[in-house]
Amino acid sequence: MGINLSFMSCFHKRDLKILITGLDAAGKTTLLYRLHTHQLISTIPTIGWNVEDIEYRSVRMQVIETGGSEKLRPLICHYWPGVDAVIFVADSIDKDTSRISELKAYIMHHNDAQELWDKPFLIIANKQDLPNAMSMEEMTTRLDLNRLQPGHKWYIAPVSCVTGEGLGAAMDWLLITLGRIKQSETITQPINNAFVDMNDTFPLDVDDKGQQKWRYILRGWNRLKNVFP
Ligand SMILES: Nc1nc2c(ncn2[C@@H]2O[C@H](COP(=O)(O)OP(=O)(O)OP(=O)(O)O)[C@@H](O)[C@H]2O)c(=O)[nH]1
Ligand SMILES: [Mg+2]
Repeated sequence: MGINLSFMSCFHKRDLKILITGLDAAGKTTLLYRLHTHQLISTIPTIGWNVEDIEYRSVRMQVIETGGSEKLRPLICHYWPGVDAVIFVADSIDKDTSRISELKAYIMHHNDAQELWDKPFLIIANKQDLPNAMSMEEMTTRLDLNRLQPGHKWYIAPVSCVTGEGLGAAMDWLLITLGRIKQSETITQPINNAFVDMNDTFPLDVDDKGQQKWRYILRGWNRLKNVFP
């Protein structure tokens, strides 16, 4: 019986599958690799997707991040099956009306998807380190977030993926909402410094070709692992 119970708990504690998406240049890849490496990396526009295994507060997640270019966005529905939650990365300084409309339509497209009807939506209001970043109130109104279906629990979090500030609180909301951690744990066990510390970052203009090359090799390896688990 004991063996059976622990066998069942393997299923209960299965890894989460999280989808990170949004428009181009919002900071999705920066977010994925900050969660994965706890560091700021230099990025190039994503062609296709990136996938990494991430552990946060002892919860293991497979995190898939998709390129946000206009050409790639129609493919997003292929990533929906089996997803436990969606993280939208929004650029808080991109105030252009047509870009806001594009993002709103993109979020509403997910809102209407059968596969996602009861999944939590975390909206990361990214680039809050920059002056003139929109407030949560302005973004909520302009993105019409109050129109999301009642099935979706949602939260908009002020974050800087450059400094890591706000990221811990945003991830805590997601894991509490998914029932993987308790609110009390977030108080008694403070988050890893990597999510709030500015010292583990390097300047954005550093173009470390060597590091980039290794990242591609690792990325290729991770994709292979995904195809042949
Ligand atoms: N100031 C600031 N810049 C950021 C932040 N997050 C990302 N960036 C920068 O925004 C740019 C785009 O970041 P990416 O992570 O490549 O964006 P993406 O959403 O993956 O873009 P695509 O792959 O084209 O869909 C890069 O220059 C990042 O360094 C942030 O919190 N603050
Ligand atoms: Mg990217």
